[in-house]
Amino acid sequence: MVELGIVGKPNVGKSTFFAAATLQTVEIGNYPFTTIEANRAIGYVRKPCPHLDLGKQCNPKKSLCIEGTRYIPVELIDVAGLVPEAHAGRGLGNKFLDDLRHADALIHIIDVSGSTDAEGNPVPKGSRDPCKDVDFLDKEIAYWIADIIGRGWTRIARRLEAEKVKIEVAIAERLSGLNINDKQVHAALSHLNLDEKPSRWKEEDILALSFEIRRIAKPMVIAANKADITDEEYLNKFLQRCREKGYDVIPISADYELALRRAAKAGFVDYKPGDEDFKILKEDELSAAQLKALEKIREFMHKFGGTGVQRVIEHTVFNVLQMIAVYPVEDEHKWTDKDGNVLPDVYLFPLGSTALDLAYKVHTDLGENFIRAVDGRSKKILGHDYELKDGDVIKIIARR
Ligand SMILES: Nc1nc2c(ncn2[C@@H]2O[C@H](COP(=O)(O)OP(=O)(O)OP(=O)(O)O)[C@@H](O)[C@H]2O)c(=O)[nH]1
Repeated sequence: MVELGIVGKPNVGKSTFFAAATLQTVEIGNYPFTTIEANRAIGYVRKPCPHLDLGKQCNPKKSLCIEGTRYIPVELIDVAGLVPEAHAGRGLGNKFLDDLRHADALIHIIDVSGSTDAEGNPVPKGSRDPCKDVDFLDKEIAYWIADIIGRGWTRIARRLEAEKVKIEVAIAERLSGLNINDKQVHAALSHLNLDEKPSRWKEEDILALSFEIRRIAKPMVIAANKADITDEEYLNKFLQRCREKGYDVIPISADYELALRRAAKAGFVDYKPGDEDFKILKEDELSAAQLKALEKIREFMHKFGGTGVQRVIEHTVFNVLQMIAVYPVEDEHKWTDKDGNVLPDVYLFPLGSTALDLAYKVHTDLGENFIRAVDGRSKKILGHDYELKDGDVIKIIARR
């Protein structure tokens, strides 16, 4: 499953975001669609369900379909314990490292209203420049990576040169605890112009490489939280500065999303995560203050096209990680499994994955004994190297 790390300094709204994104407003069969552990829970991303093309209702097993929209689970990890200078031993512990290792990407929650200082203590609104918080996380992780790569570097690099070991392989090995591979290190190296002899790299070279590795291996999206209490001009300036620095940034209100999901769960409003608006269902059971609060939320949603929480998750999965949704079936005509369930499964894959990758994901046996695949729409035969497309319905044929 795709795993997203929710990070940020204390008091910016991490827990609120996490609670909002993983609070389910609908029952989801027997699948544990809720909290897995204290800091891990399931959220989801949406796609139009292919059952619309088939004209027959689907029976999803580990995802959900509401009115033609498929909700595909992704795992969210609430990563706590980040404070400035954490890499120097003040905060980043094994727990953080473990969470970071699992994360395919990071959602960095920022208090854009500027009402929390560097350590997360409350300060008057607007007195903390939120841009500083963006840089701080980037630096913390890069310094952490640089520390791992740089330990005893010159001696190790000389040995690698003598033994003609590929540098990206050696660095990836050092970073295997963070689940960073040689392809990612290679990509980072290709963006920099470092001395061809790694033994001549200076501390700043290793740091530059570490920033690049973080950008590639642990991409980060900025969630500009508390946008609901932020002055518009201040917010726009922040968004612009982030974008100038090359960050993806989305304004959100985790508070509003949580309020709406709770109201939906209690049956007061008709709201599905990601909707740009909601409908009040039991107006006479709500107080004047509650109705006023809902109208404030609606105003925000009209301005920003929703609360932003679902958008930030989907942007991370679909645009940054470039994931596509693929539906394996056993019957390419009826799009069913062996029990007759229509489109029961859906998997997220990085763009560029192949039919063989799908086979292995369904079952190792299917991968090892792969013969060919069949496109459920065109019924065309596909080879092992067929590049999967978003929304593909695929049957895998394997030796028995
Ligand atoms: N106005 C506003 N307040 C928010 C929003 N999200 C969170 N808050 C408030 O910010 C405070 C901190 O929120 P938390 O979710 O506890 O923050 P956290 O980052 O998890 O904090 P730690 O648990 O200390 O790491 C709470 O008072 C929230 O109600 C938001 O979108 N808008």
